Parts: sequence; structure tokens; C-alpha cells
Amino acid sequence: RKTSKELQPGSLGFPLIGQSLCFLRAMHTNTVEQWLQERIRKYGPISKLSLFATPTVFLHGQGANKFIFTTCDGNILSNQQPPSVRRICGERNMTELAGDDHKRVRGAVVSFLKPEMLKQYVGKLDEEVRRHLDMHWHGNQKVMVNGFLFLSFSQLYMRVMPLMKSLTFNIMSSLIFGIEHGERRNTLVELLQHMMNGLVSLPINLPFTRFNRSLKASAKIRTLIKDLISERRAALEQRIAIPNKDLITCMLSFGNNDPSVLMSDEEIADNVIGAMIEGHDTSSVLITFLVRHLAKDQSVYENITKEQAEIAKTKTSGELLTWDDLARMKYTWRVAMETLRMNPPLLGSFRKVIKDFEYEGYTIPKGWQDCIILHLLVIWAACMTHMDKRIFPDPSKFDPTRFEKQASTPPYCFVAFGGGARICPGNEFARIETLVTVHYLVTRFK
Ligand code: HEM
Repeated sequence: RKTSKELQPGSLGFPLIGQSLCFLRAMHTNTVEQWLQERIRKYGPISKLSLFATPTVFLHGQGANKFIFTTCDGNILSNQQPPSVRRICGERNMTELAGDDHKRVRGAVVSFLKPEMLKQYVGKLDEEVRRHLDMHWHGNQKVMVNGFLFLSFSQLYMRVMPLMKSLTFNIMSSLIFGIEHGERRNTLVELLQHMMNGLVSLPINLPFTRFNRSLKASAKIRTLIKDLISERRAALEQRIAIPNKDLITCMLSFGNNDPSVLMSDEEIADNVIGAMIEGHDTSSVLITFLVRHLAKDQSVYENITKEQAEIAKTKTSGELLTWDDLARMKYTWRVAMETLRMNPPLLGSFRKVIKDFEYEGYTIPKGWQDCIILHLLVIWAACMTHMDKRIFPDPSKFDPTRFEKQASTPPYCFVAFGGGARICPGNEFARIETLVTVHYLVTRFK
């Protein structure tokens, strides 16, 4: 193996496997932060490693965040997932595209996820949340095991997380894909789980491996989405559906038949899968950890309950929440932001190096032994700046008041939703999902 003294410290480990097993173990045992701290202690803020059969560079710090978010669509770095993730999510997924192609597809997705559009959906989202609570919570003495106070990590994952995943899945199915309750939704939820398991697995495509199951599930989901596309297209042609009914009709109608912006069926399918993946395990993680913080911190719990009770008082029985009600939930959203700071659901993502570049005195090369693509992993920069005491004093303390003056947070330090041209387009959607859910959780249950 060729080495150079300009290359970053660290090691690529065993061929193909590299550090993937350690990383997956850390993910499954929820110890990624410790794993990273150990890396930084051993090698400093820049180091090399190998993940999912791909040589990778790890960068950490506010400067690294800025560099990655502002350079991503230039000619040095581009957005690209490891080949295994690309096989599952598709080549035309927004996270794979760059330049004008990325702008066009992102424009179509944002046309549905922008606040002016989401305002119309608060009521529908409210109905989904109530329906979930009526089905899974109402009438039970205890929904969580052992009460809230001593909710351990394993209880959180075993009891709270599945409920929240089912809730956010139902919200997305209804609002984003327009799939009503029934057999189709049930099939989709099962396939989605198999597909997502493959994203954090070794990319070995043999019968009975997770990766193999994930590829099969992804192919079935694609067929299901293509059927939906045909149905929506027919409904639009017959004028029995409006263009902004859901994300699929929005993408089909984007650009008013201008061929230069029109999305192909392949692109629509890949981006529906993309939104499903990006939106499912993120909001559910946020709400799960928020519940945990409410359990641990009595004063935060009381403040949220007070704010939500004030809003509930202004509603008649069965009246749906509105966009204006959400605007009044300022404290609740600060608690969500603090939860995102301490437990960011998305640790980061990959960028591909398309041209050699220098960073902090190290050369980061385009290729590795002339045949393997080198990826830059930004994955951990996010959660590590969130816990930097120079940026967030007393970082282990859960303190929602930090976000009272959001402008005082230095740029590229709070990066739960990413930054730059790739900043999460679903952040507003996540906000309304979280606020409506917390409203009914604290006003209807203890
Ligand atoms: C708490 C909830 C969420 C968090 C913390 C979150 C976080 C993020 C982050 C950090 C990125 C940037 C990744 C990068 O730089 O490579 C991202 C991108 C993205 N998110 Fe979210 N997300 C959330 C919810 C959602 C939802 C609900 C949707 C869809 C409905 C969504 C759709 C997307 C998409 C499509 C991208 C790719 C953007 C692009 O490449 O231009 N996210 N998200």
C-alpha cells in the first residue's frame, strides 16, 4: 500500500472491512460519540479510515463544517453516497445529484415542502396524530414501560421509538405520498424497514444478508411507487386530483410541462424513496429523544405543558390545530432544538472528493491507488460541534434557553439540519410534525 507523509493520520484497517464493523457496533450500541472522541484523541481533527469498503477522511470542527457545506457542489467535493447506499436509494436521488440537476430536483421537492404549502396541511397532520394516539395510546394504563422517570436507552429504543416510527410513517404516507390507511400502507411499512436496515449493513449481496433483503425491498418499493405515479398522472389528466395534493402530484406537475425541468418517473421514484428515508428515521428520533428529555427534566416538562395547555384552552373540542397555533409554540420548539443539539438524528453524510485538495496542511487526494474513489466523511462533524464547550457552554446540560437568541449561535455550529445548498428541505415539515405530536402528548397524557 502506497503511503505519503502528507496523508492524514489513521489507518484503513483490513481490506474491505476497514473500520465498518467497529462503526456499526458503535451505531447499534449508541456509542458513536465516544468512538469519535477516541478517534479525535488518538489522531486529532483529521484522520483517515475505511468505511463500507471506501477509504474515507474524517474532518471535525466548525471550520470543517463550513468547508464541507460551502464546497459541496463546487469542483472539489460533490455529494455522493457510498456505492452500496446508492444501489438502495437510486442514482437519481437528490442526494446524489449535483449542480443544475440538483437544483431542478430540489426545486420540485421544495415546492411541496415550503412553509406556504405546509400551512395547508397542518389540519391533516393533526388528524393523523390524533388517529395514532387513539389507536395505540388511548385507554392504556401505561404506554411506556416503568413510567417515564427512569427511561433507559434500551427502553427508549424498544418502547418509544417503534411508536414514534409508526406515527411519522403514517404522517409521511398520508401527506407526502397520499397513501391512505390499508393494505398498501401496511406493505410499504414492512418493505421500508427491510430497505432501511440495508443502509447500515455490510454491503455483501448474498442470499439472506441484510443488504440483499434491502435491495429486494427497494425494488418492490420502486414498483409500488411507479403504480402510484401512474394513478396520480391519470387523476391529474382527468382533473380529479390537484397538483399539490401530495409530493408525487407536485413532482409530476412541477414546471408546467416545461421539458427542461420535467422530472422522469425514475427521478420521481428515487426522490420519493429519498424523502421517505430522510424523513422517517429523523423526525421519529427527534420526538423519541424529546420524550426522554421531558421525562428527565421536570421543569422543562412543566413549561411545555403550560405552553400547550394555553393553546388547548383556545380550542373547542375536536377543533384542529392551525399554523398560527404552531407559531405560538415557541418554547416547545426551543426544547426540540436543544434535543437536536444533544441528539442529532442524522450524524452526517458522505461527500466525494473529485479533485485533490489541501486542508489544514494535509493533502486529500482524488483517488486512492488510482482505482478506488475516496470519500470524505462529514458524518461526525455535526454532533461533535454541538458538544464543543467553546460554542455551547456547559454542553452536557439540557438548556432550551440557549435558543432564545438563535442569532447568537455562530454559523456552522448548530448543524442538525445541515447547511449550505444541501440544508434539509424537510426541516419545516419536521417542525410541524414535532409540535403537533408534542401538543397532544402533553395535553392528553402524563
Ligand atoms: C428532525 C428531522 C430531520 C433532520 C434532523 C434532518 C437532517 C438532515 C440533514 C443534516 C441533511 C443534510 C445532509 C447532507 O448535508 O448531506 C438533510 C437533508 C435532506 N433531508 Fe432532512 N432531516 C429531517 C427531516 C426531514 C424530513 C421530514 C424530510 C422530508 C419530508 C427530509 C428530507 C431531506 C432531503 C430530501 C435531504 C437532501 C437534501 C439535498 O441533498 O439537497 N428531512 N436532512
